[in-house]
Amino acid sequence: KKAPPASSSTTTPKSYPLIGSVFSIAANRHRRVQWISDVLRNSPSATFTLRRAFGSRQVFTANPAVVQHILKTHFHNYHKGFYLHRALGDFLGNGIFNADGDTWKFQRQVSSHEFNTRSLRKFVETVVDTELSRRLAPILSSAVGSESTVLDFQDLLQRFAFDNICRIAFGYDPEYLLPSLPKTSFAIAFDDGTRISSERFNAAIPLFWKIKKLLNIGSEKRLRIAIKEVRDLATKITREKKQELQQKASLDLADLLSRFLSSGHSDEDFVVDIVLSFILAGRDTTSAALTWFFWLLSKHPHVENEILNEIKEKSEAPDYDELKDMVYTHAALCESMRLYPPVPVDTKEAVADDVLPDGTFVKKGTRVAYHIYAMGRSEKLWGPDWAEFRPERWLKRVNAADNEAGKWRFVGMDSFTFTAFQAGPRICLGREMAFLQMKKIVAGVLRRFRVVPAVGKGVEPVYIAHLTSLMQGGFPVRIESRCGD
Ligand code: HEM
Repeated sequence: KKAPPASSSTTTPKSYPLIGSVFSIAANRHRRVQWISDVLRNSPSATFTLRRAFGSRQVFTANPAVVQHILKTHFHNYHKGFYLHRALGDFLGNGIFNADGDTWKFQRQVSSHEFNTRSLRKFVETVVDTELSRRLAPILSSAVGSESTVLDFQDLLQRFAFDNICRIAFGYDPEYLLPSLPKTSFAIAFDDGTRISSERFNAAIPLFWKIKKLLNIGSEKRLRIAIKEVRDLATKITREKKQELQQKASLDLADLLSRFLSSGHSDEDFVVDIVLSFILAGRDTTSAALTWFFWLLSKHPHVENEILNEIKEKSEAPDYDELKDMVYTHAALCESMRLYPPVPVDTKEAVADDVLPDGTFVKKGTRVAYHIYAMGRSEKLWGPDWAEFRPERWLKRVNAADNEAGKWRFVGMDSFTFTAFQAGPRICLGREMAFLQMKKIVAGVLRRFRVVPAVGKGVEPVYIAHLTSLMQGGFPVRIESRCGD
């Protein structure tokens, strides 16, 4: 059978003098991620250069050799850079997400202690456990059996993650996941800050937002208000924490804010920058991953059953070690993030001229992005069944000679091919924490409840992305009890 002709939207976009591919960028602005992914699928080395207005260029890649080059072997040449700093700087300042060089290294070093085994154990067995048993489970319980109660599961997961990460970042509980589903102004302002900053970064013509900023109108006015709201609260908490630390005889470094304040950094703005970056990192990532995960489970009962079997082998409130041992669930989460990555695209900027392993020339100052979404959907990387949700591709049965014969063993994929958590020296710091939190939620929810999508038959949710991905319009579900199964 002849392959269908590639439509104009899947080939390298047309470019014109001065304005570059502005028309194609504008035409695909609502499906940016999917569009670039299609173009990459049709480019021979899985790398192509998008021409933006006024001579600006951006390289996209889904090629693991190129990813290894920018994230590891030539790490020194690929920074966060000017474009990202300009777009996110007003909101995030010099926090780890927006920092390079020594200030990045310092933040990475100090915060890495927050992710040691002792802290992670405490996090999952107390912070996550409490949020689950006292907040999420009661909300789900009260929706059981009611045909008329439709919950937005995405919203609940976002609220869960927001409470959790605020506790980790500055020991503060915003109480966002309450039965009344409050309109917490800090959370809403944080959302505005993230969304408008990311729109700046992806703008076809950045001049427009700069003019709006200058005139303090429209989205830029909203951004200014959101930033003030977020930073005012973070500064207030920082001051209180400072006082608390001064009064305490022994230091309990229970959160990142305490850690940084105790490391001798008392510059309020800088400490606030750090905390805000962490909230951004931990807020919408795990909730995005779980939203798509529960959607996929609803369509793949055999995977749900395998996970249930694994959960039933563990205690009712699985501890750190039991969670680590949930290999099938781990594989299913990886498989879900392969198809629906929480961060779909990640961009660096070249410090000096360079040539990528596939021969693409990169001029100093050019943005180079590895396309996580495209990589997860590449036939070259995952084989002809790439579109199937199949956790088993991450697993092997332990062979008969072993005393654990018949059990699953997780087989990881190299981090330049499965890039959901980035790779190299800046690989996600919260990776392990994220898996523990997600497995704890999966175990807690599935053991007691069935999450049933309340969408019409054949309706596929739409994947959209700001800095992190979202299910467009939320994830409406009904909740059924599993008791008696
Ligand atoms: C499923 C969940 C998660 C995914 C898929 C994920 C993915 C990523 C990705 C792609 C990056 C690179 C971003 C960039 O450099 O622009 C990153 C960085 C980072 N992540 Fe995560 N993340 C997750 C959860 C978390 C959590 C829960 C935390 C913290 C509690 C966290 C903390 C960080 C930090 C601090 C960085 C910056 C590391 C650095 O620049 O050195 N992440 N993550």
